[in-house]
Amino acid sequence: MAHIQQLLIIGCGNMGGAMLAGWLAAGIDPARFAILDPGLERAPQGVVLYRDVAEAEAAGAHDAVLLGFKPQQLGKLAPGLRGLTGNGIEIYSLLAGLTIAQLKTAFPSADAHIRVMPNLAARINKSPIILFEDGLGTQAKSSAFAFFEHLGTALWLDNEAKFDLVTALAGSGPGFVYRFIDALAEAAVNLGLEQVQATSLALSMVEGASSLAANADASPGILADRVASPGGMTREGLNVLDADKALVKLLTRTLKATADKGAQLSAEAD
Ligand SMILES: NC(=O)C1=CN([C@@H]2O[C@H](COP(=O)(O)OP(=O)(O)OC[C@H]3O[C@@H](n4cnc5c(N)ncnc54)[C@H](O)[C@@H]3O)[C@@H](O)[C@H]2O)C=CC1
Ligand SMILES: O=C(O)[C@@H]1CCC=N1
Repeated sequence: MAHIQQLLIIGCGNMGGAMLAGWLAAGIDPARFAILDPGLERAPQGVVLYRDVAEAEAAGAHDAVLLGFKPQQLGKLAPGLRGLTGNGIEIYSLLAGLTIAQLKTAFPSADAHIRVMPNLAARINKSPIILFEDGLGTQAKSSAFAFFEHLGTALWLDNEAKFDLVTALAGSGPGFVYRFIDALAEAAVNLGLEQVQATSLALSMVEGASSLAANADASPGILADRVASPGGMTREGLNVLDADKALVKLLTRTLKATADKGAQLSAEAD
């Protein structure tokens, strides 16, 4: 039987909503989705919205669940969700930091437990989707991969110990890129450009540069050198970023602080 015939999204806020929008934009039948989220006023057309657990249990229509609430809520919510997460159900979790072992403790009867790490670009089908599973058979694994691949580029991680680090890079990453764009614009304003022009130039520059890099025959490091014409302007700027590995050190600290918080969220959930 095909897998993920109906996905029940429990907690459909910023991230769950972006994924749902991405699947619908990819042409997947809205009837394959249902939402359980007391905070949501309406669902996209054709998607069922349950107000409470009892309504979702009565429908009993799903074969997979996507957990899209906050990691800090797992302990409190899990016991009430047991009727939705039993035998025959695959549990997909967006909960940053929370491990497969913790998901298995919270939902012991489910068929399979899968960690999923997307980012908000799922909305435009351009997110990396990192997956780590326990309990899926070969066929279910390839169905799951195809289902998440609609949202961008999926990959199976082979070592769960790396999950917090890939979360920092690929899940939190857009936050860092947006801060970079903002800082670039602010720097240009400090040096004399007008705010609107600085923001618009910073945004269009990053959009073009990242599209070019994504399709280039050379690594970003080599591309940076191609921008820096010998004896020209760009090298002077790169020298500032490269001095004493300033940017690499800053980003190493950034990713470490982010990944460490994943471990903390996990420890606090026990
Ligand atoms: N925002 C992002 O870019 C990313 C978030 N995540 C993960 O996604 C999850 C959600 O994060 P956000 O979407 O940012 O938060 P959010 O606050 O936008 O969404 C959480 C949703 O859960 C709902 N909710 C609260 N209590 C509920 C309950 N009892 N039953 C059902 N739904 C309930 C809220 O109404 C809300 O719509 C987190 O676990 C986070 O780690 C993962 C990757 C990226
Ligand atoms: O900030 C967070 O915890 C979530 C996980 C990755 C992106 N947002």
